[in-house]
Amino acid sequence: MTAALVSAHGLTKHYRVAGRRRLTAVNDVDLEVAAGTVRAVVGESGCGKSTTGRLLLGLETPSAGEVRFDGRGLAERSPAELRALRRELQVVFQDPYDVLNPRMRVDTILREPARVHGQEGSARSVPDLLDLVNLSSDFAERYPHELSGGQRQRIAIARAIALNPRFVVCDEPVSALDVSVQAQVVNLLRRLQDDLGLAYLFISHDLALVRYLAQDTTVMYLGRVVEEGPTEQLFADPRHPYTQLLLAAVPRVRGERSATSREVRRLGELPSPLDAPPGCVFATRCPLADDRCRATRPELRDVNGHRVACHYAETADVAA
Ligand SMILES: Nc1ncnc2c1ncn2[C@@H]1O[C@H](COP(=O)(O)OP(=O)(O)OP(=O)(O)O)[C@@H](O)[C@H]1O
Repeated sequence: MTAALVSAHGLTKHYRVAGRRRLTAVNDVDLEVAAGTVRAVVGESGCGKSTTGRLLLGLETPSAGEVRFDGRGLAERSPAELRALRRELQVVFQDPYDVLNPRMRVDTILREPARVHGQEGSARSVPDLLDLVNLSSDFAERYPHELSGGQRQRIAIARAIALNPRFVVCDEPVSALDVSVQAQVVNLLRRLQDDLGLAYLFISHDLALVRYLAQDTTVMYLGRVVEEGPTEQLFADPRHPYTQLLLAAVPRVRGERSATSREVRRLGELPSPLDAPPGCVFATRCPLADDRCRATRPELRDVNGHRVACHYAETADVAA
């Protein structure tokens, strides 16, 4: 067993929303990312993936539970320690336009993290960074609007690795890109992960991608973990009805996106996180749900080599 680089324990995040109601975006989540490995987080839009990512990065404070890095809680660290830790924790978002200042040349963009952290001496050089993301050195002179979507995402990735981080949250890093360049950027992320020994939390709707990149996978639904384990195991033998339906929706033809979640959507609307069902969170849409599921929430437990939160995990088979 590799020691966890980043871990969450009982991680919970509430937001106050209109009418002073409490929305629970992330609910009692446990997860670990081992050093140098990739953990995917999958699930429909709104199930709490991005909030989990922000909590792990310390960009938001948990309402309950904690995040540890190198075995030490973020909350136990002094402001100076947290500032130093920021260098180790980076993020790549879906839309690089949001993070690349349009008035800065690539050269300035790539030097920015070192300047902000006072790390000019130890950061990777601009030519080195461009080389790592397979762009020639003349890209240093360009502005973001002079780049294609794929090139912009390469620059955002280069910026994320400028200070030699150990953990990168990749939040839907290729879903805004043309299908034709997605594979190149995914291969780049995979190569960097391998060459630089990075650990990723890889947030994605694309299960084919997850299977290619991630050693471990966490399936979330309405803020909770419903299934979790080694990716190969979980994909070969999904035990939660929700995971079974998600996997049944994986496009069978490369590049075909329209099938995504068709099976799941057929089940009707995702309930609002403002009124999550009292028993199993998936009960309102699950073909197997009965009174027990509606009344009693199933805990995560070991089933066939991974962890599943379903009363009927041993026999569930809804996607056949
Ligand atoms: N700052 C906030 N204030 C209020 N509600 C929020 C806030 N951030 C997230 N939420 C809500 O929390 C829930 C989880 O959102 P989150 O963005 O984490 O989901 P997600 O799975 O990443 O979805 P997506 O794939 O659409 O980004 C959603 O219902 C969302 O509306």
